[in-house]
Amino acid sequence: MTTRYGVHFDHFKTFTTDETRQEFLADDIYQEGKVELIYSHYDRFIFGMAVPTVKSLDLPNDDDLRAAYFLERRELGVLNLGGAGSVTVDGTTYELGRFDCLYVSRGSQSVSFSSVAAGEPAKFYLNSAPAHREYPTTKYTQSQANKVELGDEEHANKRVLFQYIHEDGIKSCQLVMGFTELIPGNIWNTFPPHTHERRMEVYLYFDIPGDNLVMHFMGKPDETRHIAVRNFEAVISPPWSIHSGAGTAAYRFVWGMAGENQSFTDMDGAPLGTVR
Ligand SMILES: O=C[C@H](O)[C@@H](O)CC(=O)C(=O)O
Ligand SMILES: [Zn+2]
Repeated sequence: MTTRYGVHFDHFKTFTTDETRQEFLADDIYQEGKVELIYSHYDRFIFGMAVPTVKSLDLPNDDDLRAAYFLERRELGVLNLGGAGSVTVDGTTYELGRFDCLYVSRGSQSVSFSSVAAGEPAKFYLNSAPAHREYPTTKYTQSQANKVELGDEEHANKRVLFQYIHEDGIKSCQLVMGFTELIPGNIWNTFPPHTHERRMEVYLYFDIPGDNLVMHFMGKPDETRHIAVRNFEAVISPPWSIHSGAGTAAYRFVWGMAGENQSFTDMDGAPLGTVR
C-alpha cells in the first residue's frame, strides 16, 4: 500500500503534468495475481484492485493501519469488473459475477479473493473507508442496484448510473459506491460538473476500448486541468475539485465516495459559465 497526501488548491495551480499525475492518478493498481492498494489522506479512503488468477489472494493488513486486521476499524466495498469469482469473508463464500457488489462489514477478520478461471480472472475493485459501527455484509447483483438515467444524446452525455452502496441501497457508515455506463456515441461524464466539499471521490475508468482514452478534468471549476486516463486507472478527486471526463469512445467508470455525509444531492453544481 502506498500513501497519497492531501494537496491545497492554491498549490495545485503550480503543478506540472507529472506532478498532477503523481498526486492524483493511480496507473498501476491493476496487476494480475496481486492486491494493489492506495491510501488517500482525503477522508482516509483506500482504493485499489485485487485480480486473483491461479491462487486466491488475501486482503493484506498493512502496517500503516496499525490494526489487528484490515477491517478492524474500516468497511469495504467490492465490485467485480471481470470474470466470475468469489470473495470469502470469515469462512463464508460469496459468488461474485461481473457487476456484482459485496459490502463487507467492519470487524470481518479475513477476506480473500478468487477467480473461477485464471484465464478470465475476476477483477475486484476495492473501496474502503473508516467505519464507526458494523453494518451487515451484503451482496447486490446489478439488477438490485438503483438505476439513474442522466444526460441526453444532444449533449453527448447520455449515461446510466448503477448505485449499489448508498442511502437507499446497501447500508454503510461512509462508503457510497456504484458505476456509470456511457451509452455508445456519448462521451461526457458528470458535465456540467460539480464539487462536494463534504465528500471526496475516486473515479476508476474501465471498459475503455482499444487505444481510446478519457480526458479527466479536475481542479476548482475556474482553474481546471486534465489528466489522460487509460483502462483501470483511477483518479483521486479532492473535495474542492470537479471530476468529469470526456472519452474518445464510450466507457464505464466506478465512483466511490466517503466523507461527512452520503447524500448524493449534497453537491454544488458549477454553472458552465463559471468553468475555465
Ligand atoms: O457525486 C456523484 C458522482 O460524481 C458520480 O456519481 C456522478 C456520475 O457518475 C455521473 O454523473 O455520471
Ligand atoms: Zn461527485
